[in-house]
Amino acid sequence: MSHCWGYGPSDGPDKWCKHFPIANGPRQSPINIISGQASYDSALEPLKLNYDPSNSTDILNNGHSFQVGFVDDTDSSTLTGGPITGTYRLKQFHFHWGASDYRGSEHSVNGIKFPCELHLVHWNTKYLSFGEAASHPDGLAVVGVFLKIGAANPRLQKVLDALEAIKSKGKQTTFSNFDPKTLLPDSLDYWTYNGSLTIPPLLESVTWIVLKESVSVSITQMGKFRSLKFSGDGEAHCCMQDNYRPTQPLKGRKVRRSFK
Ligand SMILES: NS(=O)(=O)c1ccc(C(=O)N2CCN(Cc3ccccc3)C2)cc1
Ligand SMILES: [Zn+2]
Repeated sequence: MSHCWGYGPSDGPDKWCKHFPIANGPRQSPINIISGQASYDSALEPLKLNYDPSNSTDILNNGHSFQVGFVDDTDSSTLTGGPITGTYRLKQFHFHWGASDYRGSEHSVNGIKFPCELHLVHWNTKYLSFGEAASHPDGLAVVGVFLKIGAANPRLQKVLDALEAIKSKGKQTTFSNFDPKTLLPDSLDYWTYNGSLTIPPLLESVTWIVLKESVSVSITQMGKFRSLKFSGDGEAHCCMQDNYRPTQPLKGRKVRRSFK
């Protein structure tokens, strides 16, 4: 799993433009969401998330986060409604988090960062695969969920317990029968805007759907995220933390909200 990019001083987000010039493009993510400037759009539909737990396959430390993968060869785990048209299939979910509880999310709200952010990645079935969809402006849809320090979240525990087996880069283990819908808050109210992948190749193909309501995570549970390594076995230990991209310029984009 080789990457020419990372989150360190020599290969971090401010260096990504060297290999990925789109880093300075017109629709980059994440952004700071200024709630007072997000306009209510009554045409925005409710989100419809229909996931089949039997589609979850594995959990992988990919060297920049960890992700839970899903079988995406049928329409059994999909996102429809919301700001998107058509059907998008769930490919994976992953997180971004900080070294401290005061940073770690990719999006921020009125300048406020959260300690962690969950991303559920979906691709548009009008294209043949994630890879093809990722190169089209309407190819991907990512649902973002903020995690806020509070009571321990029992719904995170199965994911966090699995991290013991994937501490270092490249480690992977089976992860079956998991419904990511259990990770979502009660309200599916959202902000939405046109953006990009927040990791290289930073493709500008993502419809972002950021939920207004957060879910809880305890300080102890945050410690589990930070127990992962960016590094592989036999490499100098490098704790996996601060794996978030700073917010990017809006460049005239509008942020809409689904709620009054
Ligand atoms: N933080 S985020 O939500 O923006 C996000 C992060 C990672 C991914 C993801 O699954 N990949 C990013 C690129 N990668 C490799 C790839 C594959 C095909 C084409 C192009 C590139 C896969 C999607 C969304
Ligand atoms: Zn992400």
